[in-house]
Amino acid sequence: METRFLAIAELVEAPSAAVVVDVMRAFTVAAWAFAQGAEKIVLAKSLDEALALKARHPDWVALKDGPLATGFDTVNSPGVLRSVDLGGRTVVQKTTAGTVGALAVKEASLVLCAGFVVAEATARLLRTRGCGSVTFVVTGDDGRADEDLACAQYIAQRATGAGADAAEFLRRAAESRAAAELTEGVRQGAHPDDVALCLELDRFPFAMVAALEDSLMVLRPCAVPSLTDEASI
Ligand SMILES: O=C(O)[C@H](CS(=O)(=O)O)OP(=O)(O)O
Ligand SMILES: [Mg+2]
Repeated sequence: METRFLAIAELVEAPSAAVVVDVMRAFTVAAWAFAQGAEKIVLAKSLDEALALKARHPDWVALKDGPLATGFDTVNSPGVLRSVDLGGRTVVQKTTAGTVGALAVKEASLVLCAGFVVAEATARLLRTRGCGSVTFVVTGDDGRADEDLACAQYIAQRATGAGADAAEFLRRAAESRAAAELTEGVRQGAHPDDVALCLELDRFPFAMVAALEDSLMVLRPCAVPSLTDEASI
């Protein structure tokens, strides 16, 4: 498997397979939304689109990063989301980096959204799909966010069958600027447990696949074969 690591601005053509990584916090939040029962997540292009979708579908749950704002139901925080019952609900998510990254590769044949909480399931899905070439989109800080790069490199190593010791990758994420900003309260709409929740390796057994549905980019959880099943594929 050939792997490359690009910032959003470096994406010039649609990759065949893309893994969009946002550890802090968009795709940790997305995974928690599914764990709390959400059926799907619509990745909105803009705050206006998120609000328009919410107006059209009042039962949908709209969230954005930063502080809670008028018209939105909640914030981009795993610590907040983990105590919200989202059974059967549709979530609309708009964030600064993660959702933008996923929309930038919407034409790719396979789009996975990932963080450490779904790392192994994501790597396993890449392996079982037999992807020859995978583009990892490092969403944060114009591609320099070390929590996203570390997670992307870890998933890439797991996907290519190379044994990878997670500890060093998690240490880099724990020492990233995003982690410091969340801990110090620079980033708003945060819960004290957010950093710890973003660093929970393989908290969930599913991967997350995004695809266009009626012109909207929709993220859904995807069960992946267990290690035993994989051995017999
Ligand atoms: O909510 C987040 O952590 C960030 C927003 S910001 O960098 O704090 O402005 O958004 P994300 O797209 O989840 O990285
Ligand atoms: Mg981020």
